[in-house]
Amino acid sequence: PIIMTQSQFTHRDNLHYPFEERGLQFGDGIYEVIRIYHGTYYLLDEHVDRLFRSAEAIKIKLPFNKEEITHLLLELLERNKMTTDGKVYLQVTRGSAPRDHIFPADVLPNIYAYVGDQPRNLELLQNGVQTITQRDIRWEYCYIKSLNLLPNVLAKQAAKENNCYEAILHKDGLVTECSSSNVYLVKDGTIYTHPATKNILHGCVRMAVERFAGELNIPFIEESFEVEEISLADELFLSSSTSEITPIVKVDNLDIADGKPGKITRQLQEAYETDAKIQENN
Ligand SMILES: Cc1ncc(COP(=O)(O)O)c(CN[C@@H]2CONC2=O)c1O
Repeated sequence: PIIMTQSQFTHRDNLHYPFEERGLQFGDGIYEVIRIYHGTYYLLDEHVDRLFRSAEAIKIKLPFNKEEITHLLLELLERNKMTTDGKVYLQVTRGSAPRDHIFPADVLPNIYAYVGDQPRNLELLQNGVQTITQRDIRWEYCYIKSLNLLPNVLAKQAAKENNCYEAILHKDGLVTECSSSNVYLVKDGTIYTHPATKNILHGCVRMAVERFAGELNIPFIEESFEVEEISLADELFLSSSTSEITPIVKVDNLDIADGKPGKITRQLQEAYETDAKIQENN
């Protein structure tokens, strides 16, 4: 924590930094969480592409092009001598300026990125997780990976307080996604998930799941399902860069099918490990 000493309060011109930062004061920024396996990024291009889509959506002009940010991210791994499993948190805000809702003139965005360890959670991947359902109270533009995550935070905290891993969100009775992952229902050999509209984040792993389903000749239907249909599911699973493809075995304390991860979920997990070049034996 940064403590403002008495003197800093008295000298007004010191007040701007570091507190008057648009990400901190308005959530006026975007972010990406990029997975690393054995020191190598997974789905890096997809994350960089989305970063630019998010920036364009909130009118932040990024001070780099895709090649430049990709090079910087690769340099970040080298400088950290990253050889294990981890993740990079990358954040861009509209910058530091005296607090005012309108965009500050002539201010460059602030860019933050750091590497963190992120060992695979093999127990959860193997046995699945429990979830709750929660109303989706987020804004309309959930396809933007913005820093406005308070509704996501509150939903995930509610899950935690119910000894659950995630909260499955629903809007007007239709399941959208989870607080920090996409969600899928399997019925009669077909995968259903909310269409990539403004109402959900277009997950990078979600795109990979669609690709794997195609390769496995498993129908992948971008069609919303109702909360009530969850109890009739053969399988349920979620996906994100940190959760990979995680089976959901309980929702609101009710077992999904026999309460064990399903066959199609397992097939997708294997496809993910192959695609991400994950070798568990070393
Ligand atoms: C709301 C939401 N939906 C879906 C996803 C899945 O997107 P990816 O497949 O691109 O990861 C995320 C990722 N949330 C990141 C991943 O881990 N922590 C986060 O905040 C998310 O926050």
